[in-house]
Amino acid sequence: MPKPVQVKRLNSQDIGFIETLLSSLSLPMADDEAIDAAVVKILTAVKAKGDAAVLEFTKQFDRLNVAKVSELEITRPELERAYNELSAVQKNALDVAAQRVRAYHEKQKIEAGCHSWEYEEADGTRLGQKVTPLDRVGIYVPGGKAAYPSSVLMNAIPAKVAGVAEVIMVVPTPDGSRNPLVLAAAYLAGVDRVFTIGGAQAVAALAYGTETIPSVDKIVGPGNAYVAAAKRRVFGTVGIDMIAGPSEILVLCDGSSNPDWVAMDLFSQAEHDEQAQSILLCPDAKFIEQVQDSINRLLPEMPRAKVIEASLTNRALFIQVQDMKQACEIANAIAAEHLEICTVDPRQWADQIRHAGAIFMGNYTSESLGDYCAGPNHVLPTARTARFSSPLGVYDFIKRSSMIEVSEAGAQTLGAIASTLAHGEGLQAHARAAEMRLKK
Ligand SMILES: NC(=O)c1ccc[n+]([C@@H]2O[C@H](COP(=O)([O-])OP(=O)(O)OC[C@H]3O[C@@H](n4cnc5c(N)ncnc54)[C@H](O)[C@@H]3O)[C@@H](O)[C@H]2O)c1
Ligand SMILES: N[C@H](CO)Cc1c[nH]c[nH+]1
Ligand SMILES: [Zn+2]
Repeated sequence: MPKPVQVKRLNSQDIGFIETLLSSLSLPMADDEAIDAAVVKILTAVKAKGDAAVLEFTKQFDRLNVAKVSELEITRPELERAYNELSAVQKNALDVAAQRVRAYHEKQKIEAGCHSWEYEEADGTRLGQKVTPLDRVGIYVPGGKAAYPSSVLMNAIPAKVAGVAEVIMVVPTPDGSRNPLVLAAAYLAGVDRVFTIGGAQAVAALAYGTETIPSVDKIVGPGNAYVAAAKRRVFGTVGIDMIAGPSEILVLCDGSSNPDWVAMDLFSQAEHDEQAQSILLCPDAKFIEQVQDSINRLLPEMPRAKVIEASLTNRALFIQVQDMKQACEIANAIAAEHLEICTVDPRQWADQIRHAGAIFMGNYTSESLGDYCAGPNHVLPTARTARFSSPLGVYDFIKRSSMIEVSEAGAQTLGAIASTLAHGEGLQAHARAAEMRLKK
């Protein structure tokens, strides 16, 4: 029986409220430093020793002891078998989720500027942008504390919609236990190769390559604090999508929702990780009290009560605000991964939100629908990075090249300008290259 949880309370009227809030949003510095130090050791070892280090860390952290990395690869026929062996209900759920995620990302490909374009000037000079998919990407699918077939779909489908030729998936399988839905999802999403490795060692293997695991051009996908720290460290050697760490939910309520629904939505992210963060912003003190009561009534029913209890005790916040307008301002400062607006007329408040990974509007839009099957991507920026980054999308799997074709007439006008500016910079070869093409 879990003990009652008392969620930490803040009031926007408290002296030093913003400072207290911001410090409650970040993980303790000491934790970050210890994790980063451990990750540096792992990255260095994998870079130097390749497969041997991957085997050693997989044994140490996932209790999976094999002689060769090739034994950690799951072949396409094995993935297909897992898909075929699913129950009809599971197969249908996975199929429908995959279709919806694909449809959303196909739409994104059209709407989000993921295509090449070109225009021609009056003198015949042509300028444009060529869009090319990445050749090979690595997708990290978390697997330490829970299995995430939905994350397989969310990572692999946009990559394939973008046209990535080769998708290499890594997923830890603690104690060697393989989740059939994860394998089936990899089959359905068209993943090319799967290795059962995780943590910083998987990120290192994808970034540097080993004897068995090919290096990739970019690594995407969420993970725990070790995975996030490793991605930050290998950025530059490979591209990364974002830092998507422990899950977060921010619920904005005007007091008109069902407190049990709100409590369960807070649990839904808390159950991911002891470091996940759930926050409620509400102007109604009575409603906050009701949610607190719902939490303690519902918690004992939850199979993952221990993780939820730790997450709520360590990281959850109930913030009483003056009014909904102030709630929106505070929500912008928090820049949460998931923002639920559980109010009457949620769109009036959504209009005031600038920073959030995903915005869920109305009492029927539980965040968990977005996690599985609404269609938009569930890999979202965490730890306030929604101030400057976006959900994982098709645009993460393409890159752009500028296209320039100057006509003979265009070379006369541009040549004169370039020559003047190049002389101004003291770069004579640049100037001469432009001048040589000028008609005498
Ligand atoms: N943002 C998103 O889209 C999204 C989606 C799903 C899950 N998540 C988050 O992903 C995370 C998944 O975490 P997880 O732990 O279940 O799986 P994970 O796969 O991210 O991490 C497991 C790995 O962590 C490494 N590890 C664990 N303890 C270690 C230690 N002491 N030293 C070095 N390495 C260690 C191990 O190598 C292990 O294989 C959760 O925080 C969850 O909230 C985020
Ligand atoms: N909420 C997670 C993203 O933070 C995604 C997920 C997958 N499965 C369940 N939830
Ligand atoms: Zn979730």
